[in-house]
Amino acid sequence: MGRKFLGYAISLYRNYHKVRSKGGTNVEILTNKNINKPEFVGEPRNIRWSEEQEKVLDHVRRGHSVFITGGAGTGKTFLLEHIIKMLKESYGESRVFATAPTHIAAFRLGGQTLHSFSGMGFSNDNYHDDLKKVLHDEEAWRRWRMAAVLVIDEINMVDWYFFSRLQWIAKEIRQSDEAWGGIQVIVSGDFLLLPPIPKEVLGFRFYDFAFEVRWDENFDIQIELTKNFRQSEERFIKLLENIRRGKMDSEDLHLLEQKQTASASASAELDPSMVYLYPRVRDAVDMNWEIVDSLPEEKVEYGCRKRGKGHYHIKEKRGNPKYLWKKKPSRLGLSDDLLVLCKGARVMLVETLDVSNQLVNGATGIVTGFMKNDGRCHIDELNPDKLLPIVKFDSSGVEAVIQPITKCMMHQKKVKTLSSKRQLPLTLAWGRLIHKCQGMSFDRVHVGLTSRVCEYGMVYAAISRVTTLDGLHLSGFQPSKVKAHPEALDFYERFRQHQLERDTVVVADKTKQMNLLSVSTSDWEKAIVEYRQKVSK
Ligand SMILES: Nc1ncnc2c1ncn2[C@@H]1O[C@H](COP(=O)(O)OP(=O)(O)OP(=O)(O)O)[C@@H](O)[C@H]1O
Repeated sequence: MGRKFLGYAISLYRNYHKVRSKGGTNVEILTNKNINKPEFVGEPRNIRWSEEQEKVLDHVRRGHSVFITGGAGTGKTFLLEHIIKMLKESYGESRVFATAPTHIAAFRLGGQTLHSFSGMGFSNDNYHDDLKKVLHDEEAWRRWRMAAVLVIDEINMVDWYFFSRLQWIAKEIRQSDEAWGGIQVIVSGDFLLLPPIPKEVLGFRFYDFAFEVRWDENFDIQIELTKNFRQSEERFIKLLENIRRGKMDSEDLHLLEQKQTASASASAELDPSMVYLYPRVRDAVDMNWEIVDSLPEEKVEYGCRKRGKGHYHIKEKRGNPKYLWKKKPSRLGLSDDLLVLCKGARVMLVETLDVSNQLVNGATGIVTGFMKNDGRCHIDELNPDKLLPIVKFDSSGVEAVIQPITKCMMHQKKVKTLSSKRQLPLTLAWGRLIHKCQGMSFDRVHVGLTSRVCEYGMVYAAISRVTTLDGLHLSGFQPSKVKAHPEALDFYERFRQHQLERDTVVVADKTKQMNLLSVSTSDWEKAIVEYRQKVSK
C-alpha cells in the first residue's frame, strides 16, 4: 500500500513539474505573427507627461526611491512602464525587477509577482524562516543581490506584514542597514482603491495597509498624481473623485440613480460585448452561465478529472448552475468542475502557459473554434468528442489551441491528502470579479452591486474602469456601498499636509552611490554557511 502510494506520489510530482516547467506542453500557438504589443505595454508615442509625472521621472533618474500615488487613471502604471524601460537601459535588464501582488498587474509591467520575486512564497512564516527559504533558493538570493531597482505596483493590495518582511530580507541578504539594503524602490498604488485581503481575529476583521509602519523611511520622495488620463468628462471625473473619498453630493447621487434607472429599462437582453463586474465570484459565474446559454452556437462541454483521496474519476453532469455552485469548490482546482464553451465565448486563462506569447494567468480572449485532438494530449476524459478549444487572445493577438493541464497538491507530511485535478485552464470571462480588474480600462461596463458584499474602495475600483459615462451601466447601487477606509483617508490627509515640506526638501543625487553586489555561487554558499553559524550561536 505504502509503495503504491509512493509510486503515485512520484508520478504526480513528475507530472506537476512537467506542467510547471514546460509551458509549451499544454498550449499550441497557431498564429503569432501579428503579435501586437498589448495596448498597455505599447511604446509611448507623442506622450506629454503631466508636470507631476515629469517630477517623478526626474527623481527616478537621480536614483531616488519614490512612492507614486494618485486616483485611478492618473497614469501610475503607464509611468511605471516607462520608468522600467528607462532604468533597464541604464542598469541592464537583469538588475531591474518589476513586480506586483497579482499576476495580471505584474504581466502589465512585464515582470513577476512580488511573492515569486521574493522567494518567500505565500506562507505567513516568521522573518527567520523567510530568510532560510530565500537562502535555500539560489535564484531568489541572486535576485535580491542583483537588484539595483525594485518596482512594486498596486501596493494597496500588499499587507503590512509581508511588506515589512520584504524590507527586512533585503537588508539581511544585502548585509546593509540602508532602507531596502540600498535598492532603489519605486512603489506605486492608491490606498483608496481595493485594500489588502482583510485578516480576521476573534471574528473581528481588520486591514493592515503597507503604510502602517515606518512608511516614510522607505522613500526619498512621495508624489501624488492628480491629472486623470482615463476619463475626460469633467462631470465623471468629479464623481470619481468624490467616490474615491467615500462621499457623494446630491448631484453625484442623482447621476448614479439615473444610470441605474436607464440600465434597468434598457433591453433585458444580455450583451456579450459588455464586461460585467461583480464583487462576488458567484455572481460572475452565474452571469457567465446565462450568457453562454443565450448564445445560439453549439456548446462544447468540458469536465475535469480528479484524483486523490476520496475522489476518483468524478465527472460532473451539466445541471443547474446554482446547484453546481452549492458544491464546495475543490481546494486545488483551477476553476469550476464543468466548463461550457462555444464559438464566440469570452474566456480567461487561469494559469500562466507561455510568458513569451503573453499567455499568462488573467489573459482574456475569444473562442474562435475547436480542433479535434490528434493524440497530442489526453482530452478524452474531459471531452468525449476529443475537441480542443482555439482561443484568440485580446492583448497579444495570439491564436492558440488550449490543452488540459494537471494541477497537483502534495502535502509532504500528510501524504494522504495528495490529490490532483486535470482540466482546461480556462474560465468564461463576461462576468468578472472587481478584484481582478484593477488596473484595466473598458469601454462598456455593467457594474452589478446587488449582493451585500461590498469592500472598501470597491464601487470606486469598479466604476473607474470605464472610460465614459455613456459606457457605464449599473445595478444594485446604494449610496451606503460607497466606502473609503478611514485609515486610508487619514493617510492621504497626512500625505497632503506633508506635501509642502516634501517639496522643499532637497535630496542628494544617489545615482553614483549605487552599490552593485557580487552574485557568484560561492558567495551564495558562503551566505548559507554564515547564516547557519549565526543561527546555531
Ligand atoms: N502622460 C500620458 N499621456 C497620455 N496618456 C496617458 C498618460 N499617462 C497615462 N495615460 C493613459 O491613461 C490611462 C490610464 O493610465 P494607467 O492605467 O497607468 O492609470 P493608473 O493610475 O495606473 O490607473 P489604476 O489605478 O486604475 O490602475 C491609460 O490608457 C494610459 O495610456
